[in-house]
Order: sequence, then structure tokens, then C-alpha cells
Amino acid sequence: MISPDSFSKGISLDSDDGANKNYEGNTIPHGGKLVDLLVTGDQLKELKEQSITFPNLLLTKKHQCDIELLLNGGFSPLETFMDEVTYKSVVESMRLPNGLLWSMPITLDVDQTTVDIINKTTDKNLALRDEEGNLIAVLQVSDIYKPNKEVEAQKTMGSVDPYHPGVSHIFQAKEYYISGRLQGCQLPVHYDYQPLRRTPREVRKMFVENGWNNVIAFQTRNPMHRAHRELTVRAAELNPSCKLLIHPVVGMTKPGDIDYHTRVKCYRSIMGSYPEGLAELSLLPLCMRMGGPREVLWHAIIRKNFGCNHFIVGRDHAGPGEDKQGNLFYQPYEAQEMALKYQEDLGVKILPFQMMVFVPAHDKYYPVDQVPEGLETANISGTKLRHLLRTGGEIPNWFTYSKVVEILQQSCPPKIKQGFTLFFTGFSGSGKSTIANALNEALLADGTRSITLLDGDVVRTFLSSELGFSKEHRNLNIKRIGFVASEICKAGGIAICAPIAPYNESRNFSRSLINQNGGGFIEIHISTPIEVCEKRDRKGLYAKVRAGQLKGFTGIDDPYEVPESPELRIDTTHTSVKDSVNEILSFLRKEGYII
Ligand SMILES: Nc1ncnc2c1ncn2[C@@H]1O[C@H](COP(=O)(O)OS(=O)(=O)O)[C@@H](OP(=O)(O)O)[C@H]1O
Ligand SMILES: Nc1ncnc2c1ncn2[C@@H]1O[C@H](COP(=O)(O)OP(=O)(O)O)[C@@H](O)[C@H]1O
Repeated sequence: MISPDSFSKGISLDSDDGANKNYEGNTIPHGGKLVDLLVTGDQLKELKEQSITFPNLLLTKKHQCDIELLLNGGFSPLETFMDEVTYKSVVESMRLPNGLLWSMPITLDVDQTTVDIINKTTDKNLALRDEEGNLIAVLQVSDIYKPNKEVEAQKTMGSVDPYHPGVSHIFQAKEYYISGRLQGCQLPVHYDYQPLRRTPREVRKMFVENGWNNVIAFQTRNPMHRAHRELTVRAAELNPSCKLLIHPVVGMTKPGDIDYHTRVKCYRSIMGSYPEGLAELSLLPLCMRMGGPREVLWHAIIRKNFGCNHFIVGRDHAGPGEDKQGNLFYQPYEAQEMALKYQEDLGVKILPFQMMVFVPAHDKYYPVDQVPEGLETANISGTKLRHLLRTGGEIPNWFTYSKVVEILQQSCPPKIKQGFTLFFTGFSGSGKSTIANALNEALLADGTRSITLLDGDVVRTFLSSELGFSKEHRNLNIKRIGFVASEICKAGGIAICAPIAPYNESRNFSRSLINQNGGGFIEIHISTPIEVCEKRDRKGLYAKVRAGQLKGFTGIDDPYEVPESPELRIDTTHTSVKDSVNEILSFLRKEGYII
């Protein structure tokens, strides 16, 4: 797959000008050659015709990010998803079988059904398609293997805690990985920011046209503020032959991050603050794993493939933050130390930076280890910034640019304008619909918000009429409700949902989907005991169950997983409808959702 003689060794990183140069006018790609897997002309026509008979594999968003960088050479020297030998070598030793440094497994996961389908075909070809049916590539499968996910997570992420986004990616992946010859038909389609979505070849061409020989890449998954601008300009000042590539990730980042549309607006705006001709902006369709030390090496390799020979590594690079107990997954400078350790192997000069902090007395930013003695510093964390945006607090001028504040305020409206979902869950007859309806009335009386009531029975009539009450169907029903609610929240509306929702899986799915789309999620467990619900038996269903005419009834002979930490828990045995509604309204007021 990778020729050993393409392994570029012994690159001098002593001077700016000497760092890994001389490939079409700029930096040598990792492994010596920039991969291009896209077929063209008659070959493409033929492949497309043949592919009609191949079984289809629907690519997930993560697959699409990975395949884009495989096809366009961003992952050079990889020429396909990893086979078992390559995968094991990377997991165990961070090296490809030929010895070249490569830190992150790039794999294509499939389920048993797909494996059975592949095994039934004679030529083992799969048509890899996006959700719109576009043919992205053809994979001729030559290797099917079962990964040891615990080992993969532990070795690559240093953890098996599914709270870590990268670990969660690994455990959510299907049970088999497949590999084989990969032929690209087209890059995944993007409708937004096309001029900024440059391939490695296009970025390299831009460098040549600009006359840029040495380029520092800056990776980010956050909006950029003054500190980032200062840091990048400082990196260029310390390396005077270098220009800057601002190269933010717009594929998949950490759940809860600010969406890339908002970030791209911020980046575009901040580009105007750089000295003329110093910096260019380009977008990277990467699916981050938040793997800190392993990830930083991968990031540097990718930037090398994009023609950069310097890479800025600051504090907590690609860090996933803390685990549930509040312990850091990685130490703040662990990734930086790793990058410096492997600098020669990478063939990229690592520019380590401490955190930049503002020194009010000098009206200027300094790396935290270079602050003149005795002077006070100021900083605003991401969490504090989100709080200021949500509460409409003032964001100081020293922190960011007024235009950036404006963009962030539009995307992060104060809570009072934010969409939110009131998600009731509980047994049949617990009081969900009654309280939901009364709450609907109370909120409507306020008169200013758009409210949609998604009652369990109503949803089952219109949205999920074909579904029954198996675990699979119940989860699907709740995921549909979660999806509709997330769309309502996205548009700034209020969704009130009142299904039984007996399983954590689909309740949590709905929560994260809604949160991802900028909506608030308030889970209200109506915890009325089953005996009380049965006594009420408004619909006569419990009587039917007892008469043996209805099976699989929640709380009787079907499970209900009690929510561990709902925002509210109300037992209606001794709480009136009015009091329940008032309790919910007070919660919404306290949290700032309503006045
Ligand atoms: N087997 C079984 N178990 C529970 N409930 C049953 C069942 N069969 C029918 N019903 C009626 O369907 C309503 C529950 O539908 P949901 O969509 O809320 O259920 S779920 O969340 O998908 O589990 C539920 O409505 P509510 O009483 O409003 O909760 C029942 O009326
Ligand atoms: N405090 C209370 N809150 C809500 N419902 C109550 C309360 N006390 C009695 N009920 C009654 O319980 C029955 C079941 O309520 P319902 O809203 O249909 O439950 P669910 O939607 O959870 O199946 C209704 O007849 C309702 O009037």
C-alpha cells in the first residue's frame, strides 16, 4: 500500500527555510507523495455504470469526513481505510507497517448484515454513498476484521470512558471494520463555503501563487478572538520567513461546540485584522476525535499534506476536557510535549505556545509564562463567554472584536429567546398529558412564544402510526419526537413532549440532538407510582392488562428505566395539576427561559 522508499527521513528542522521542502515548490507530503484517489474520464464513467449493480453502503457523517481526506490526499500516504495489519500497527505503535509515523486509526465500520451482503457477492465491491445517494467511492473489500475496541480506545485515547468523545466514536462504531481498494468518484458534496473548502492541492497551489515558501498552520475548533490573533501573529513574528494558514475544522468537533456556520462568520471577520498578505483562511473537513496527544500528531501530518511546514500547538490541543468526575483526560501540555517529541518524525516544525493572557496594565497579550512580574492578567474562559452570551452580559473589547461579539450573539441568543423542549416522561396515567396541556395553556397565555405540543397519543396517530411497543419501536418513536422537537427549538420555538419514553437511550439521544441544535432540554419525570396510575386507569388499559388482553404494558410487564437526573421530578399522587404547572414555570423562570 505504501512504498517504503517514499518514507521521507532525516529532514532538517533547524532553519525555517530548510524545513521539509522541495515538493512542487513546497512541503513534502507525509510519506513523500500526495495521494489522489479520484478516478476521472472513461474510468469514472465505467465505474459509475458498474456501481449500479453493487450493494450500497450509506456513509455516516464521520465516514464522509474521513473519506474526503483519504480521497484528496489530506491523509497521505493512506490510500484506503486501514486493513487489520495497518490498524493493529497504528493502534499498538503509532506507526504504519513501513515504520512511518501515523497516530490515528482510520477505519470503516460496518454491521453483520453488510458483512453478509459482501460475502454473498463474487467481486466484493461496495458502492459508498452519501445520504442523498451520491456515489462517493467504490470499495473492493479485501479485508474484514473485528476490532478490539477496548484496546483501541485505551491505546489511542488513553481511556475507555465513553464520556470521552473519541472513545464514544469507537464504541458507537459497528462491530466490523473493512478495507480494500478505494476508488473515489467524487468528493463529498458541500453546498456551503465552497471557495474556502480547498483540497491539499488547492492550498498548495495557493501558496505557490502567493509566493509562500514557509507556512505556519493554525488549527482551531472554536471561534477566534484577540488572543488567537495575537498568538498567530506572534508565531509569524518569531519565524519571519513564514506566512499563516488559519485552518479551522468544519467537519465534526466536540459535541456542544459552537456550530461551524457561526465560526466561519467569525473567522471571515477576523481575517481583516491581520496585516495585508500575512494570512489565508481555509476550511478543513476533519472529524476530530479529541484525542489530545495522539490527535496532535495526526493534525500536524494533515497540515504537512496541505503544504504547511510549521504547526502551532498551544495549551490543551484537541483536548476533550474533563470526565464525569471532573478529572482532566489529558494534562494541559501533554499534546504539546508529544508533538515536540515526534517533531523530526513529523517533518513539521512545532511552534509550542503557552496560553495567551491579557495584561490590562500594558493593554497587551502575553504568553502566560512571559507576563512581566507582578502584573495582573485577565482571561475569559469558553464557559464564561457562553454564560455572558446567554445572559446578555457585556463582553469586553480587549477580549474580542465587536463584530465577533455581534455574530456570536446572533447564534447564541439569550435564554429568553432560546428554543427549548419540555420533555415529560412517566407511566401511562401518571399525568403527563394533563400537566402538558395545562402548561401549554399557561405558556400560551404569555402570548409571545410559538409552542408545539407533541402528546404521546397524537404522535402515535400522525408520526409513528406504523410502530408498535417493542423496545426498538419505542426508541424509534422517541427519537422521532426528539428530532421534531429539535427542529422546533432550532427555530426558537417551545416543544412540549409527553410520551412514556421508557428508555434512557432515546431520551438521551433527544437531549443531545436538541442541545446540539442550540435548544434547552428540560426533562420532567412524572414519577407517580404505578399503583396510583392503575387506580386512575382513565383509558381502561390497566384493566385490559389485568384481563390478559394487553401484553408488554410499561410498568406492568414491560420495563421503565427511571431517569437518573431529570431537571424536575413530580409525583402527582399528592401534587395538584396547578401546583405541578407552577413548579415547572418557576423552574423556567429561575433558569432564564421565561420572564
Ligand atoms: N403496551 C403499551 N405500553 C404502554 N402504553 C401503551 C401500550 N399499548 C398502548 N399504549 C398506549 O400508548 C400510549 C403510549 O405511547 P407512547 O408513544 O407514549 O409510548 S412510548 O414512549 O413509545 O413507549 C399510552 O398513552 P398514555 O396513557 O398517554 O401514556 C397508552 O395509552
Ligand atoms: N395531580 C395530577 N396531575 C395530573 N393528572 C392527574 C392528577 N391527579 C389526577 N390526574 C388524572 O390522572 C389521569 C391520567 O392523566 P394523563 O394526563 O392522561 O396521564 P398520561 O398522559 O401520563 O397517560 C387523568 O385522568 C388526570 O385527570
